[in-house]
Amino acid sequence: MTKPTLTITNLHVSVGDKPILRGVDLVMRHGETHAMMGPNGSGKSTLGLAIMGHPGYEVTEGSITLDDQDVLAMSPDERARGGIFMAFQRPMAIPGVKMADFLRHATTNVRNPERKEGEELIPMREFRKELKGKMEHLRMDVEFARRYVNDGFSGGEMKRAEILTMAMLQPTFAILDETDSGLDADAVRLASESIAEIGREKMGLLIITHHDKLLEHNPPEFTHVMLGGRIVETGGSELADELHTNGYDRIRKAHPEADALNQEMLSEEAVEA
Ligand SMILES: Nc1ncnc2c1ncn2[C@@H]1O[C@H](COP(=O)(O)OP(=O)(O)OP(=O)(O)O)[C@@H](O)[C@H]1O
Repeated sequence: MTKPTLTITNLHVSVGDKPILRGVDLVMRHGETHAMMGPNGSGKSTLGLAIMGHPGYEVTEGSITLDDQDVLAMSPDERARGGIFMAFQRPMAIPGVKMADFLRHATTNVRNPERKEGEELIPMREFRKELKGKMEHLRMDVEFARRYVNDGFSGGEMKRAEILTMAMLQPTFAILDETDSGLDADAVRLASESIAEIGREKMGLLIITHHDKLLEHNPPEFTHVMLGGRIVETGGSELADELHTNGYDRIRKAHPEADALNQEMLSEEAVEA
């Protein structure tokens, strides 16, 4: 059987009338880990948000498919139920909704994509057993599931909540946007270990990161470098190592046009701010 494949072809994305992505091509297969790197403002988060169908990010050209399904024709909810998951840098808080209740709903919806609101959820006993097992595996205190979703969570706790969500939902493809998550080194290491424990080979993983620690337990088979809204280079884990050691000077010099576009987007950002 062929592995589920997420295929992005010539993707152009704008916010308002500002073009950000300018022709991104990327093929990810289930079981692969891809690192997306690149200097600030190059378009990494925009790619994740466009894959998830964020309404502010308009696809003006190109396609995204999950096997033979047209992802761009799906609502964000359908994309999530179809097995695409994104962990955000700053996830939304839902005061009054406990983690366990949120996870029971989300897990039911992913396992039964046809389910309508109000229809039965996964039986409580079965769900509790599974949640407890996953939390023990991730060495998390069960009390955590009684807290309100992201309400007053520290940066590290938000990350833990997202990793637990990922462990429960078992998405086909997961996008982790870690770009400026402000986690300390210990929290990043814990997140890295937890992703490895969930089993990255059971998903297709796209890790957007500036941290080498996050890739420590999850060495990428593919490293992509984004500059000026395009992927300008792709290599293996040695490319991630090179960029962590030497930064982006070599890439900028090798791709002066993309570098100029990147600078332009950043200076527009400064004017808007
Ligand atoms: N909602 C938005 N409104 C206006 N401009 C946006 C919006 N989202 C992204 N941009 C612009 O698009 C460009 C790319 O941003 P994006 O966040 O995708 O980059 P990034 O590579 O993830 O950067 P970083 O590493 O700094 O997180 C930037 O110039 C940014 O200002």
